[in-house]
Amino acid sequence: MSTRIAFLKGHGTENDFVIVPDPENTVELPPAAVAALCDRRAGIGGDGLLHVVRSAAHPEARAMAAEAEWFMDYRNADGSVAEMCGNGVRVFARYLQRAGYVAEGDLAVATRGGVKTVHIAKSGTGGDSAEGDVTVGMGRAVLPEGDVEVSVGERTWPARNVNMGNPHAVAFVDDLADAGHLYDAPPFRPASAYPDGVNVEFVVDRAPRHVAMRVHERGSGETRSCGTGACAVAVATARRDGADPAVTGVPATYTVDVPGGTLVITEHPDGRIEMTGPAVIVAEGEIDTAWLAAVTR
Ligand SMILES: N[C@@H](CCC[C@H](N)C(=O)O)C(=O)O
Repeated sequence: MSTRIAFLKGHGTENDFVIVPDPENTVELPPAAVAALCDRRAGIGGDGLLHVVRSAAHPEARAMAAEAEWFMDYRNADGSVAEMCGNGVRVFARYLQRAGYVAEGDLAVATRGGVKTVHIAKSGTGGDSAEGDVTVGMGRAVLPEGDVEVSVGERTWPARNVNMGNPHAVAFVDDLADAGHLYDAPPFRPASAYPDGVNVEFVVDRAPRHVAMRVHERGSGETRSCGTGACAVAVATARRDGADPAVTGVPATYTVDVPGGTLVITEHPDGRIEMTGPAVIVAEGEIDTAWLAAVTR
């Protein structure tokens, strides 16, 4: 007999996600099921999947339950897990708001990258797909020492290694088109810099404190936005510009254009990084479990 699992679809600057609400963690989502759901032709389609679970009900989040009621069990489109997703956590918060679990204002969300603070701005229009921005406290960036290079085809660029809970390589290029089609994950060197793979950002300047980027995401391919990637880009650009808030004592705010929109990133003198951008729910429906069982068999 076929039963149904509720899902929603949402995006943040066109980084799009299948959302599976499962407060008590009863839905089995092996990697093949996630990949089938994220498939853009044979499934629902998404850059990743947001499994919405109460922290107390998930073994990876139980220790965070006192701080954050909800756990973002984030999966990439290929079914792999990731520590953190900056666009995803905004969309996750928007779902909680729409479902009536939280109101506008502040909440905490548990992720594999630790507890993140989220602020849902008052919506301009209200309603189910609540417009308005969501701000996330993304934690602090770690910048491992050592030279890194990334390549696309015959071209190679030096890159900055930035860890936002998940790994990033940020390369400044002359033109975003230089990165070509980005069908495949850009090779990087040395292998030891990213033992678990990497998200690669290509960046150009637009104006002072205003950049544009493209990204190839680990586990998802080229996407139209990456929130952790935009933070990594803002930090790498600030260091390149000699604007380290820890040194200057002044917050550094960067506008980061991505193919799917714009994110605003502020790094504070104590290292805290805040990211603000939209989060939209666009649809909801039901997954046929007979189909899911068949495609994951
Ligand atoms: N799109 C996300 C990042 C998702 C995880 C990433 N692909 C990884 O494997 O680290 C974002 O908005 O941050």
